[in-house]
Amino acid sequence: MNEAIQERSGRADVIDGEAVAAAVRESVAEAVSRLDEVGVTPGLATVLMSDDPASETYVRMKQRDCAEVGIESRHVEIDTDAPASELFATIEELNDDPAIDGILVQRPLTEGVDEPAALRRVDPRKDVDGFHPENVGRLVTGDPRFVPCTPLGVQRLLTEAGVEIPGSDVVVVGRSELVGKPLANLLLNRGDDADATVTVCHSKTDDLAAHVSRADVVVVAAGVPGLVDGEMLSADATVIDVGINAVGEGDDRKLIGDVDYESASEVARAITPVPGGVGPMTRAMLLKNTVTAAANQAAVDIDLGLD
Ligand SMILES: Nc1nc2c(c(=O)[nH]1)N[C@@H](CN(C=O)c1ccc(C(=O)N[C@@H](CCC(=O)O)C(=O)O)cc1)CN2
Repeated sequence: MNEAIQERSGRADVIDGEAVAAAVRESVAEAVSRLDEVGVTPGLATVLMSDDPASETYVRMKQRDCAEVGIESRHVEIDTDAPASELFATIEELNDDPAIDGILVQRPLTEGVDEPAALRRVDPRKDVDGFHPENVGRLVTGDPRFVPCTPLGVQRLLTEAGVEIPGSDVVVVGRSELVGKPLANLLLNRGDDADATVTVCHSKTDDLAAHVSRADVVVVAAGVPGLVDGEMLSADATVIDVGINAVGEGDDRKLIGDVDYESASEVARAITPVPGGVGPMTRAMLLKNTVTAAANQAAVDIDLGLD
């Protein structure tokens, strides 16, 4: 059995994001060793200007991942009361710092800070999140440099789950800059793990079920718990749930996705769980982008084995 697939849930195979992410981290660690042999140590800076507990958790997890694979990480925290100019100055310092290959500004930023303005200040060669307009443009025009980490993770999960992406009918539910739009472009582009026919649906789409029921692949990234359920899916569908919604309080608090897992797993061919699906892949792809950034900046011409 493919190691990306856990036990079945209902009818569906469960796509194990933790297992695939662990395999990505292993190949990143090997790439870091190869860079070490030529005197290059990749460095990632995380910048947090928010007191959102989930964002604090994600940044901590990213630092832990870096330590595991041998990437140097530096964390900069900016007071939520500070002026935006302090954030912008920090980004510019990191742009100029030769020890830093990748810069990640954790989203969302605290209310009132102009997020697009902050993301535009990141040097596009250090933009391991792929959010700078230059990198967005490169993805859209079929010449990607850094692709946002969640779409990259979704693409890898589909491949590991045995989905033949070329020729697939993919429905993406959600049109965010973070996931929906870059994922649609990534799968639409020409290439081995692309060449899909992509429909992007959103909150104003008429008859969402009609679109979803025709899809071979359904990716839900809408931030609406349970938006897609089993009744909407075809029996051959592969379902990727990008949603991470915290529900309940205290001991009852848990994370659920945008897909109604119970009913969807009775119908679909394969499905990702929440937690343990796309989230770990987002972090793993950040490591991969950071190592690529380090190799690019050091102009190292060796095979990193990262495809
Ligand atoms: N600058 C960025 N900001 C944000 C991004 C991003 O890619 N770049 N994505 C999301 C949040 N995110 C990364 O930062 C992220 C979300 C979830 C996980 C994750 O590992 N989730 C686990 C559960 C973790 C938990 O217990 O809370 C899982 O799903 O299994 C990692 C990263 C928004 N902001």
